[in-house]
Amino acid sequence: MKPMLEALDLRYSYPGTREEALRSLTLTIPQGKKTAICGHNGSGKSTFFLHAIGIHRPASGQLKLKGAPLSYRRDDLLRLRRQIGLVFQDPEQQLILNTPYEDVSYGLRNAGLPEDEIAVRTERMLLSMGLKPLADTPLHQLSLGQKKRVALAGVLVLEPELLLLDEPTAYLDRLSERQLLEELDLAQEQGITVAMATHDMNLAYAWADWVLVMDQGACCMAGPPHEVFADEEKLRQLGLEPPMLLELWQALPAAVRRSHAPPRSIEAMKAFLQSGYGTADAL
Ligand SMILES: Nc1ncnc2c1ncn2[C@@H]1O[C@H](COP(=O)(O)OP(=O)(O)OP(=O)(O)O)[C@@H](O)[C@H]1O
Repeated sequence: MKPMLEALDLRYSYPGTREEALRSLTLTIPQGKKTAICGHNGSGKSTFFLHAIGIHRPASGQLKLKGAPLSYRRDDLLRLRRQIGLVFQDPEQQLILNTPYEDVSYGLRNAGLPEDEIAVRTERMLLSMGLKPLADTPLHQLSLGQKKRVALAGVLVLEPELLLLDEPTAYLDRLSERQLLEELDLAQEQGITVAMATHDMNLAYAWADWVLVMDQGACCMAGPPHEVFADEEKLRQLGLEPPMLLELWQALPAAVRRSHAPPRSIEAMKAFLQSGYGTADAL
């Protein structure tokens, strides 16, 4: 696996605090994959993201993007923020203008693109995110799910190589969550590396190709979802619930589970159960 972003032994404390928010954090986000960064409140996920885009600088340790150490020179930081897009947990922190159209075009204008190209790319992005009918609606009239989509559109339109999302599904209903995950899958298919921070183990298990678990500012587990989530004891020690689908799977007799990979969606589980235990992905 080729690394997209690496954190090597990062240490960081917020000004005026004695506790370390990152304690020797070492992790890799692999290129081209969908990575879930799991961990309970305060484990350091957002702090890591703010390091990734150079808003915070580690007291010690290093970040590398595609093998090259991050540089904190002004022009390098501007380039970095074109390569890495961060979608904040709270869209209010991200949306600064009055309408989806204005907000999505803002970053392109900031990047100095010509007005005709800004118009074409903004229109295309609003259309692909289903936001065209809301293009000129004042942002304060949008629902939270719609605002989250605008925030994502404003980042995707800049065509980042790495997309970081902080709790993207928090407060979304099932339909909005599904739409958002489809948009992320599409972004990944187009070659964007996607990483999301989440406390939702069910989501991480169903969605991710690669899972990192953070605790107290360090990364304590890393691997494909079926491996990480199979270590129930460690997850419970960390105060995390194993995914429900995997728990259901473990409750089936071993003879039934033998030679089948655990299903990663409710549909796959249903199909497996209804087929007389034959259609889950064979190992
Ligand atoms: N602005 C800040 N000033 C001081 N301490 C902070 C600040 N932001 C975060 N922290 C502390 O840093 C640690 C890591 O917080 P962080 O927000 O990175 O965790 P998180 O895993 O993203 O949590 P959540 O899941 O709640 O978003 C916590 O102990 C938190 O209290």
